[in-house]
Amino acid sequence: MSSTDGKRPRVLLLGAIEHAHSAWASIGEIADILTPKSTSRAAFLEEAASGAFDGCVAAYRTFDSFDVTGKVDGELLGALPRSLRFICHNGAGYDQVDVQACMAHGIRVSNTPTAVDDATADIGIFLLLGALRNLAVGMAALRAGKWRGSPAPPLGHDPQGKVLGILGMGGIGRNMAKKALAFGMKIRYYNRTRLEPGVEEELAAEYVGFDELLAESDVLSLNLPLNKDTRHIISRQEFAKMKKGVVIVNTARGAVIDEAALVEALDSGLVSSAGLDVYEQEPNIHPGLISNPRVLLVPHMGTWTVETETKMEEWAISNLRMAIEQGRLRSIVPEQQNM
Ligand SMILES: O=C(O)C(=O)CO
Repeated sequence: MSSTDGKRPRVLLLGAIEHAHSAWASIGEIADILTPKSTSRAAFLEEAASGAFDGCVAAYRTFDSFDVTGKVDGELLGALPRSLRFICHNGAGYDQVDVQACMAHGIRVSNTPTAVDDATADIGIFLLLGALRNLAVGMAALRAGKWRGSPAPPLGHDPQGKVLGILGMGGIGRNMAKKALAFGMKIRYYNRTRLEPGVEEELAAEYVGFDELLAESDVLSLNLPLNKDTRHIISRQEFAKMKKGVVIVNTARGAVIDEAALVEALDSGLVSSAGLDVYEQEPNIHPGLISNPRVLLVPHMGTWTVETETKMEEWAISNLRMAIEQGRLRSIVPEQQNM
């Protein structure tokens, strides 16, 4: 999408490039890069309305740019220039971007699928094992100078032979299944669409109904995107259908679980332990999770590795490059497949 008036195309950088510096430098060779001065949403809206970003055809955005711009919604899009045609999000989950509002403005959105799969599933397995083994209890006691603590943490459980229920069988869910198989777990899953028979066979994954998944899982792993249909997909009535002593693992988005309901289920002993990487109101965490030693907490570090963060940036930049040069995206979000 090179400019027709002979000027170089303009792109907007929302957030920072931390790793893929040479890929980003190559964008500088084909486009002028604009960066906002604002540090709050109100200031950003004003800056955009003043025409500071006029002519931009595409924006690259990071998860952390939310701290400045807030959600990419109708209000924000209304302030951005009408020339904007593409938003290239760095991340697999794109719940910070209102895709419907983007469609109403004729803007196409991309994310970074597959780049995150290994690292996110790795942290999922870490949380699964850590929660099964009550590691958070022992680790906190040790740091407090009390060795294993008194009383010692309850004995944990082995993953071998346990049922891992995977809710959401996209790239991360499938990766998690593959890794959990190596620990001898039995894989059940629920997903809007069933996997191809060959893939099911390869993962030894049994497709079950949603309620069956809740009722039969020893460990329930949340691996689905957050959207209006999945917000609080696990709440009080779903916890009530689970096995007593179930372990919950969430590396997806905090709000797929009703956090207050999770705290109640932990307090009542219905949920024996949980391993969490994501929270409803990041960076604020429900006090009932912080104070519960049976919850293994990680501060949204699912993709926090040099290799994966680099891969994600490179992927998002490749979308931006394609948007500038070809007027299309490498990985448009599923809702816009036909746009
Ligand atoms: O890719 C994502 O959506 C993430 O949350 C990265 O941790």
